[in-house]
Amino acid sequence: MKSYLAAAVQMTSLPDLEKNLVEAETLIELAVRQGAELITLPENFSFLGKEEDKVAQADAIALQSEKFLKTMAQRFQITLLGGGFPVPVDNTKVYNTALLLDPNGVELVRYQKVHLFDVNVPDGNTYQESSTVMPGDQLPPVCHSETLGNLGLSVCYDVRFPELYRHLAYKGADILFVPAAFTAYTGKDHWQVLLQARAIENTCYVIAPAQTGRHYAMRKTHGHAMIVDPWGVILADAGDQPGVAIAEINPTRLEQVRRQMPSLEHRVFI
Ligand SMILES: O=C(O)CNC(=O)[C@H](CS)NC(=O)CCC(=O)C(=O)O
Repeated sequence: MKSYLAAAVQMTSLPDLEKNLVEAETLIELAVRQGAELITLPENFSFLGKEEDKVAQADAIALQSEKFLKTMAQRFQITLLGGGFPVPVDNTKVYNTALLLDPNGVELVRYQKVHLFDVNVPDGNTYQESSTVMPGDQLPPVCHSETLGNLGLSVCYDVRFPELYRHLAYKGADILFVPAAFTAYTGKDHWQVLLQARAIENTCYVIAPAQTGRHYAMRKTHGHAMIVDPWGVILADAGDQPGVAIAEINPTRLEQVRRQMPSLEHRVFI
């Protein structure tokens, strides 16, 4: 593993596939120009709209999203995470899928979101992700990269389930991805705390690309795409506007923190 720059992209995705891919390309290019070699896109980067519209367009969204990710990875010679997009299972359900590609555009790993957001948020919004999404039934993968370290996948609401990240740490993860579309209401109190907790308890970097702002009707997300170091320090925070949070991933810092706080070695249960 070497030292390198990673980017967490922050977008305001809309119910418009073409527009979102144009915005994502602009932000990827911005991150590349700043030297990022690992670039991560948030959950719903290619489409954020009503559940029924997402399912109706799922074939096109899945096809275009994969093609886009492959093209971007190759063109810019980057490792690229597509943080979550629908991949059809049948006519009524999709998997909320995260996909990691290498700089040749070759698929490294994929993950189907396991924990679905079926929650009545006290701001009046009701989320019933399971009405259109089939939960994955596999634990998320860790991708072992010689140069970038061991990369562990997850998606959004997963961040509330620490056992998933302990599994990733057990499998050797150095870096945890948490691509998200966190609600504005829950995000203001929970987002940063949860990311810092996952970083500290697993002594891992956390890279969390995010959605921000108003997407349609009542849907507002929290923003604050960020990169957290293994001590829990926030290295970069994209605020509440579209943009990129960029920070150095440094193996020496990772070793130092794991020496100073060897809690992973003191695990008793898992
Ligand atoms: O808002 C939208 O339409 C897009 N959001 C999503 O697609 C997903 C599934 S509904 N959001 C989350 O998982 C939010 C979790 C969260 O916010 C929390 O755990 O508090």
